[in-house]
Amino acid sequence: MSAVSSSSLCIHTGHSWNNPKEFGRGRKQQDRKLLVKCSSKSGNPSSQNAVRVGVLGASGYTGSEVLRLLANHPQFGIALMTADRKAGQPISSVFPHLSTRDLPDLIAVKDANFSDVDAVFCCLPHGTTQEIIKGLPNHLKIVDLSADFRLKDLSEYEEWYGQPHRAPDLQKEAVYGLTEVLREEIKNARLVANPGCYPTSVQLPLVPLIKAGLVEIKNIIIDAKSGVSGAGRSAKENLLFTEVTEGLNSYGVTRHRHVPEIEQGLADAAGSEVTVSFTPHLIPMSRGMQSTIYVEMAPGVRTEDLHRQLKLSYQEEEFVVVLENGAIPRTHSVKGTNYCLINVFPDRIPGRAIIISVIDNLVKGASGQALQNLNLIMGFPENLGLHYLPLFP
Ligand SMILES: NC(=O)C1=CN([C@@H]2O[C@H](COP(=O)(O)OP(=O)(O)OC[C@H]3O[C@@H](n4cnc5c(N)ncnc54)[C@H](OP(=O)(O)O)[C@@H]3O)[C@@H](O)[C@H]2O)C=CC1
Ligand SMILES: CC(=O)N[C@@H](CCC(=O)OP(=O)(O)O)C(=O)O
Repeated sequence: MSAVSSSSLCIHTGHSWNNPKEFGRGRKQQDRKLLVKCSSKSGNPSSQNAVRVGVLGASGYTGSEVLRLLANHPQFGIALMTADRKAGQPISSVFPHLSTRDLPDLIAVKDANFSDVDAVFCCLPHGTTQEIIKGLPNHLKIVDLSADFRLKDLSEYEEWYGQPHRAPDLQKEAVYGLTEVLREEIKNARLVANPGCYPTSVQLPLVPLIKAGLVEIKNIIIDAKSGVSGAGRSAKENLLFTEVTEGLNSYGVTRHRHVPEIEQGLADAAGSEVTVSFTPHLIPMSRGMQSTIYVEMAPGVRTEDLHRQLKLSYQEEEFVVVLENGAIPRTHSVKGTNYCLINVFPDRIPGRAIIISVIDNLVKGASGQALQNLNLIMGFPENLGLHYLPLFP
């Protein structure tokens, strides 16, 4: 690679964001070369692999979280960003916290030119997403954060989402993106269905325990709580400050749409049908999620065995941490990070255990796991751009 002058370095690496604004304005191959040179000069050894990324739904919570995470990614540059009502606006007017970064303006999906884009994060509402992904060109790698491609059984999709699936062929192609469980399949996927936040927090602790036959698949009770950002940024009456603050609201009782997604993942682990009791709650904090899971252990199994199995299953994993000595997983301990913290406790009822699992709904529950998955698809280390310590307190 040829040397690069310090002046071009200055122009193109003025921010730690690796992708100059011009990417969104149609400067194609030439910009890629400049990016390569600049990144190389700044000490990144493999930046010739720079990937151009589109963020669909960049004016929402998960979209803006993708933008935040990509600010520290040495290989992914932002080529375009879309919005719906906010199309046409600069990001600084939508998200002032991102105004220190040089990013393309928001455009409508219909105006986006994907010919020079390699991959997209699709951060759009479910239902809408399948129609939009159907219209995207085939060369794109897609990580979809919505629920549209998560359920393998189309009749189940119709039952829980109240409409027939409008892209069944794509649905067949999609790979479920629970990274620690389906890593090898994800590496070869073109379309990844990123898991929901509740299903991530529930499946990470339960899948290894069910696979090892340590917990009974009947009698699984999940009491889950989410910060309000889990519901997205659009205005809804039940999300008003006055409705949410100083209170706890259960919702979707007996019929939340994450039930079939959780049961699908646990059934794959068990090799037979699994039915769970699941109740989500909205809790007055902006981000964070806790699932408290009550299980019956298999005969002769002790809480220590569950703990040992989880330690073993996740010993090589960076982002799933099994705590020791009765330490309590807290949402503060994962805020702003891609970590899932888990611990297991003996229940006072003999034969039962209590598992606590926490994630940041916007990171491991959405945009962080999506980035982990796109890293895998693009052949980069899975943790690239995901080295954050929690914002504590
Ligand atoms: N929030 C969370 O914690 C999690 C969310 N998810 C899923 O990720 C997806 C995005 O969620 P989130 O970021 O919270 O949602 P938001 O409501 O915050 O953002 C939605 C985004 O989609 C755009 N949009 C809305 N309608 C359309 C449309 N018809 N055509 C094109 N773009 C549209 C919005 O643009 P505009 O702002 O201009 O209206 C906005 O950019 C959803 O499917 C959600 O269920 C998954 C895991 C966790
Ligand atoms: C607090 C809150 O409202 N949370 C959302 C789940 C967020 C999520 O994971 O949604 P998707 O399945 O659409 O990706 C809900 O309960 O519907």
